[in-house]
Amino acid sequence: MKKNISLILMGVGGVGRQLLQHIVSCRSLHAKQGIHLRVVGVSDSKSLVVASDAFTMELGDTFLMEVCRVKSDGASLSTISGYDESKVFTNSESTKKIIDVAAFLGKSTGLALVDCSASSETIPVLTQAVDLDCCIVMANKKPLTSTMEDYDKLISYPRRIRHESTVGAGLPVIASLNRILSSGDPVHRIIGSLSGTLGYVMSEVEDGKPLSQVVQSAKNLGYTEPDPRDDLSGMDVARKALILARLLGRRINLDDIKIESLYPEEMAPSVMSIEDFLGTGILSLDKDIQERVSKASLNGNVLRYVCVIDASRCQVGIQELPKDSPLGRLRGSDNVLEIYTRCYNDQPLVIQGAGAGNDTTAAGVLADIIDIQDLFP
Ligand SMILES: NC(=O)C1=CN([C@@H]2O[C@H](COP(=O)(O)OP(=O)(O)OC[C@H]3O[C@@H](n4cnc5c(N)ncnc54)[C@H](OP(=O)(O)O)[C@@H]3O)[C@@H](O)[C@H]2O)C=CC1
Ligand SMILES: N[C@@H](CC=O)C(=O)O
Repeated sequence: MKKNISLILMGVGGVGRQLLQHIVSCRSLHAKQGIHLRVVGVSDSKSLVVASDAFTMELGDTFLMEVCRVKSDGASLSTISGYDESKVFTNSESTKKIIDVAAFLGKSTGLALVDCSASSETIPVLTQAVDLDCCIVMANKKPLTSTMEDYDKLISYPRRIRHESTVGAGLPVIASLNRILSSGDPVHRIIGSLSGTLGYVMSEVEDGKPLSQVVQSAKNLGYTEPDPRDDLSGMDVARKALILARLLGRRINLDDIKIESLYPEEMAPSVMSIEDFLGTGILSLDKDIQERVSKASLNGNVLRYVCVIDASRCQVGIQELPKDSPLGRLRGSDNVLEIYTRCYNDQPLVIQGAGAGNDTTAAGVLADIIDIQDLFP
C-alpha cells in the first residue's frame, strides 16, 4: 500500500525551489519505495498557497514547477493565478491557515512542516504545530537558535523533528552526533569549519582574488545567507555551533558564543543596505584580509574560520592553521568536522564534504522527510 507523506513547505528561495524539483524528479523512485510526497501548501514571505481541500487534494507537479518558475523570476507566490485547485492567503492570514491545516491533518493523515525559510517568523507556527502532532523538518537554523523555551518546545518529541541541513547542509552531522550520543559515548570536543561561504571565501582569497569579488560569487553560487553579512559576521556559523552545543546538552544562547566578525559595526545591516555593502562597503575590506592571508602564508599557514566546542568553550573565529592540516587543506565550500569522543579519542570521527549549496541542502531536507515516513499512516 502507498504511504502518503503530506507536507507544507515554508520558503521557496534557492533551497525550497530545489527541494520541490527534487520531490518531482524523485516521483518514480519514491513510487518504487511505496511513498508519495503530497505537497499541500507552499509559502513565501508574503503569501501561502494551499490545496483547496488539503485532506483530499494536493498541489500538482505542474503547479509546483510553476511555483519554481515564478519564484526564480523574483515574483511573489500571490501572482500565480488560474489554478482552481488552490487558494491563496496573504501573510497576515497564512499562520492561521497553516495551523488550521495542521490541526486537521496532524492527528489524522499526519503533516510535516518543512521550513526552508531564513526567518524567525516561522517559530510560532512550528511551536504550535508540535502540539498538533505534526513533524518538523528544517534547513532554517533560526528556530533552533532562538530562546531555550522555543528550543525545548521544538525538540519535545525528538522523533518528530529532523534538521540535518541546519549544520553542514546535506552532510550527516546531526545523525552521526545523535548516534554517538545515544550510545552513551561522551563528546569531548568538536572542531570544524562549518561555513561553506567562509571556506570558499578563504580559499579563493588565498588564490589572490579580492574578498569583494568572491563574496559576490559565493552569493551567486547559492552558498550565502540572503544577506551575506550573516555569514561574514560569523553569526551563521555561531548558529550552527549553538545547534551542536545544544544537541550536546549545553543550555546556552547565541550571546554565550564568542564570535569574530569579518566586517566592522559601521557596515552592519542596521546601518547599510545589502546593495550598499556589496557595492561599496565591502571594497574597503579587500586590502585587510589580503594582508592577513599573505602574513599567514609567510609562516606556511592559511586562515580558516573555525568553530570550537568543548567543555569550557563555544567559539567561532579566524585561526591561522598549517596548510597541511585537515582544516588547512579544505578548499571551496567544503566543510569539515572533527568529533572527539571516548571512542574517537586519538583519531577523531571526521565528516567532510560540500557544506553549502541549494542542491546538497535540499537533498538533505528530502532525506529528512523520507526518514520520518514511519510516522505517517
Ligand atoms: N543555501 C545553503 O547552502 C544552505 C541554506 N540553509 C538554510 O536554508 C534556508 C533557506 O536558504 P535559501 O533558500 O538560500 O534562502 P533564500 O533567501 O533564497 O529563500 C528564503 C525563502 O524564505 C521565504 N520566507 C521568508 N520569510 C518567510 C516566512 N515568514 N514564511 C515563509 N517563507 C518565508 C522567502 O520568501 P520571499 O521569496 O518572499 O523572499 C524565500 O522564499 C536558510 O535558513 C539557510 O540558512 C542551510 C544549509 C545550507
Ligand atoms: N550560508 C551557509 C549555508 C549553509 O548553512 C554557509 O555558507 O555555510
